[in-house]
Amino acid sequence: MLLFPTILTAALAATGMAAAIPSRDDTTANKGTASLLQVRNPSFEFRHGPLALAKAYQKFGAPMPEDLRAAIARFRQNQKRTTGTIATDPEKHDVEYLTPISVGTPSQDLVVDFDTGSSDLWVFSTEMSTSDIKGQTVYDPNNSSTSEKVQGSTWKITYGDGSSSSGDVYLDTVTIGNLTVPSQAVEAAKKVSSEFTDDSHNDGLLGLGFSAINAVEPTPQNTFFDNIKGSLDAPLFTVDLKHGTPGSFNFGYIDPAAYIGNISWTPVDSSQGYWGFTSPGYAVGTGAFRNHSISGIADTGTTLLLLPKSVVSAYYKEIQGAQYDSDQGGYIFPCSPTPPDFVFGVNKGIVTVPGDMVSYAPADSANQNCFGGIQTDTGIGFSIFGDVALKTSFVVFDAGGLQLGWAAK
Ligand SMILES: CNCc1ccc(Oc2cccnc2)o1
Repeated sequence: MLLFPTILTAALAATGMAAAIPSRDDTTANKGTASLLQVRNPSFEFRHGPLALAKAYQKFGAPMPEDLRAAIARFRQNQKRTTGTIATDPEKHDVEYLTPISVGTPSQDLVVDFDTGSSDLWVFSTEMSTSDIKGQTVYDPNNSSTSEKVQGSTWKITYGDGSSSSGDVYLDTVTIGNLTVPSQAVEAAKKVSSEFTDDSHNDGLLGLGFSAINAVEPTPQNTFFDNIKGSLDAPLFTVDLKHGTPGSFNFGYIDPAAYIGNISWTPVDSSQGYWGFTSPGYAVGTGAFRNHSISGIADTGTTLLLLPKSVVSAYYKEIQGAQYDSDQGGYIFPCSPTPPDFVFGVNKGIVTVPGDMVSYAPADSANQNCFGGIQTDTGIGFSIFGDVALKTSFVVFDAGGLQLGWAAK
């Protein structure tokens, strides 16, 4: 009676139950019969209903009904998962990192600032006054057969450094590496502040913050990451910025070759639309760790590491000759000797900003004093773990687990 148990097994398997065919010696009924003991199969992973049904049809070579075949095709299509990677290049002094994107059909290639501290993809465009353009590549929606104006929509943004931009909105295809969002909101600039005009290699920003703070009115738009994340192997991206050399943004996977040791995970507070987290404290050089909650955001679009005044003054107190220079609006210190490392906690782990990365840039022509890469977060309302902090680490921005992972590299 091989067929009987097999069919029943297949049917039960489809429901997540497995039938145990008892061995000869534990049948309870009379000779020649068998009682099937049903046990739940602990290793049975839930399978999509149509898939399980299709399995039974396939098992017996029965032709699959059209509706079932179509359901399987749709399911498999959605199962398609992908990953992506793109190189990102530092500008002088690592002031920002520029990353190539392609917009429109035929593709228009621009380089933009991937900014985890904001959530708008905006680009220099043909809608700007030429006096606001100094060397940037501009997006021309009229030169893209796939652009569609989002009628009535506009945007305006002011960033933490006081720079600003505004304009209107198109939907168009956007490709980063091998990842394409066919209908991505591309915010075309009509006006930009002088900081952007003077930032001649930067053609715009690509926000990697949470879409809740997208600035498009009346209908906020999704970020590129929010649009692509459902197609990724995992809903995450990783940031691997480096000092003075190309790094990378990876989408959908964690590259084990990109970091050393363990990843320290910490929960993200996305309530303000940022990748917010709280560091448990800090240390200066080889000094003792000081418990001191520091709440801030991981922000690739901010150059420096901006921390509470008490922490910053405790750090610079350890550097002979360090002082706050009101002319420059920040702490400066003798470029030599190398200042002490700055260490901050991430959950039970630590991140070390090497002393030679704390010296951000010469503060005077004689290169005697250096402008600090660590400055205060006064007036912002939270700390900003910008490029000075991020470039020391391999950082995972995990939207699935709503957590940040920091690892040494
Ligand atoms: C350098 N100023 C122009 C500029 C480049 C990137 C941004 O945008 C910012 C600034 C501060 C924080 N996050 C994003 O402004």
